[in-house]
Amino acid sequence: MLEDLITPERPLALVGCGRMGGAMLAGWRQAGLADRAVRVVTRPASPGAASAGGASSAGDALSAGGAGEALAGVPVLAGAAALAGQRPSLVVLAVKPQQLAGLGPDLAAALDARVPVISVLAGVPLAGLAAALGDRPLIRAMPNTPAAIGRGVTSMVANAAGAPWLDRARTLLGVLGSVVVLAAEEQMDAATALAGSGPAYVFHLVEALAAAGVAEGLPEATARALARATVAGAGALLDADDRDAAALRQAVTSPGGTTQAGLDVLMRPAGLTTLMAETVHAATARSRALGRETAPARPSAD
Ligand SMILES: NC(=O)C1=CN([C@@H]2O[C@H](COP(=O)(O)OP(=O)(O)OC[C@H]3O[C@@H](n4cnc5c(N)ncnc54)[C@H](O)[C@@H]3O)[C@@H](O)[C@H]2O)C=CC1
Ligand SMILES: O=C(O)[C@@H]1CCC=N1
Repeated sequence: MLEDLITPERPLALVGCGRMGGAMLAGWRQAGLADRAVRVVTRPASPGAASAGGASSAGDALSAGGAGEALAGVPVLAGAAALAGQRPSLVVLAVKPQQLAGLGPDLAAALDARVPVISVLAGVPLAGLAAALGDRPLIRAMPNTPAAIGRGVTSMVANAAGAPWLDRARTLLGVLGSVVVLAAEEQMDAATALAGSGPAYVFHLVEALAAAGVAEGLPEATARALARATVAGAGALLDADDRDAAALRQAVTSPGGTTQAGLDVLMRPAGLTTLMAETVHAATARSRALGRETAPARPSAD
């Protein structure tokens, strides 16, 4: 139960509330998490800006990419240092990978070493998180944006100190959809490429379907509406029907019919399977590169 894990006295701290953090917060709130059991941590107030003082209320303190006014009422702290004294039960870190180095020292100093941090940063390994945040229970997680409606999927893996927290992380992240515990951290880059980025591939499929419909003579608005409803409906059917994707595809495909003619193109040797393999390969490689690019500098030999 979420209420056993997070209370107003031992709140959930969400550090970074942009597109992914905002989606997660929306999912938790939809599941009944009380606003007062959350602290959203935004960037530190810039010099000269009105002092944020203690916890204020959300609004345009949240990034333009976040859920903005929809989250009004959630206590907001400006800067990770403001978490000192807030006694979070756990922290979810959802800033950009490149922003970790800047906030790491403030966050580490503000938190008791026993407080676990769940990071959703693409590419940043557990070792990099430990270097930035100190030795503590750490969980590296990769959610996706359907979390906003409780329909996401999150992969996760923990360091040794974080392993006892995996069940509680499953409770927290399970509210946002399904959860997969990976057998090894090495799998996280591929999980990121497939499922973290995956919604974007599907949304692009909608764009491509609509454009193809326009090319075949449909008015743009009609093509967009048809493409959107088709992908949403196919996703809902996939969810509601136990058959696997291949069986559902075959159920659409009449021998000698229109679908077969289309699939003959899509499934040709250099078709979608090849393109998707290249797509996920590129995203996996980028996840690995992000890990290298954001690694703390090694001390020089001299
Ligand atoms: N967007 C997505 O679909 C997914 C993103 N992720 C990961 O989530 C993380 C965030 O990505 P997005 O939400 O897309 O980026 P974003 O740019 O929308 O959100 C980042 C947020 O962090 C805030 N921030 C920056 N510095 C801060 C600081 N020092 N203290 C507190 N807040 C600070 C920014 O103001 C912004 O609101 C990334 O590490 C990304 O790899 C993971 C899965 C999916
Ligand atoms: O594009 C990105 O790097 C992030 C990670 C997965 C989805 N969005």
